[in-house]
Amino acid sequence: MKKSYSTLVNKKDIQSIAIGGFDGMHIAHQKLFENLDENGAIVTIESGFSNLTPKRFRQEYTNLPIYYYVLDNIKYLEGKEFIKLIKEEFPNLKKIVVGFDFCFGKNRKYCVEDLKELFNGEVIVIEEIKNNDIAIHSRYIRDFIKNGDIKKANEFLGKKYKIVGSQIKGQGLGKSDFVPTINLQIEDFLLPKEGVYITKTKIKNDIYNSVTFIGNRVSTDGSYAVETHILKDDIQTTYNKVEIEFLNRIRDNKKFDNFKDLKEQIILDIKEAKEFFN
Ligand SMILES: Cc1cc2nc3c(=O)[nH]c(=O)nc-3n(C[C@H](O)[C@H](O)[C@H](O)COP(=O)(O)O)c2cc1C
Ligand SMILES: Nc1ncnc2c1ncn2[C@@H]1O[C@H](COP(=O)(O)OP(=O)(O)O)[C@@H](O)[C@H]1O
Repeated sequence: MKKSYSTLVNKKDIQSIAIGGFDGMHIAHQKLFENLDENGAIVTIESGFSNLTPKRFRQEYTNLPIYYYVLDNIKYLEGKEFIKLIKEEFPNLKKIVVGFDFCFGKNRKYCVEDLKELFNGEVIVIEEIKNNDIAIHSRYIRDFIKNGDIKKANEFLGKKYKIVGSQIKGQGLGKSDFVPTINLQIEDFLLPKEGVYITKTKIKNDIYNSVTFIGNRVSTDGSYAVETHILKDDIQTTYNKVEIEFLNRIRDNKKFDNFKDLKEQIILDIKEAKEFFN
């Protein structure tokens, strides 16, 4: 992960900013960033609900410094007060880039026209960016992920959807009765719909092809699990940080009456994943 270097850049050097929530750092967000110059920065207004790219992962998706502001602290500001704050923070600001639907301040009553009026610099307003006639917004991407439509989510994100977690102890059944898996504890990230996915798993600097199961282990202990099986290597050690990148969905979660049938299905899932990678 790239270091968050917003603290290393002097705010006095910033001449252009893009403002928004930026959960997802998706295609439309990136289009906004393209309108910033080399002294540009991203101003993120944190609502506390970002679960596509939680705050600590956001810097991975841009070379520009990111500055975070808490929505609760600024949402009561009148338009003039908001601009005053921005000007105080970035005294040499010349340009603000926002999307067509950007609104701010008390009751979100100030929008792009007010911004143009209140800010004595350039305001660039980006028209709605779409993918095949569907607008690109974080909320739609969340819906795709919740419905297991990983391909659509990735298309709108402009990258593979990724979750990051740490390894936890499983039931101890995988290795003996099925296939070995890395069980994961995931915090902050939105989890895709229950089911089996073709994934890539990154551990330290190695990236492995994998299949990942998400859901209640209805055929064994019934508990909720996120577990990934590396297709090639039998990974033995415990890792603090494991990244799962989602590529495609294989099937729904299913209850099997016996371990033999579940194992047969897992072997089929692995075969399908291997074919995908070949
Ligand atoms: C590719 C794959 C597919 C799976 N599919 C299902 C499933 O459809 N239903 C289910 O109850 N458990 C499923 N599981 C989870 C297994 O029940 C789980 O791996 C097993 O209980 C071992 O758990 P452990 O790693 O905690 O020991 C799947 C696991 C893998 C790796
Ligand atoms: N599809 C889009 N087209 C143009 N601008 C957008 C689009 N989506 C978001 N923006 C702009 O990007 C910034 C961040 O918006 P945000 O509300 O965080 O995105 P989203 O709508 O995806 O949740 C705002 O200035 C917003 O107006």
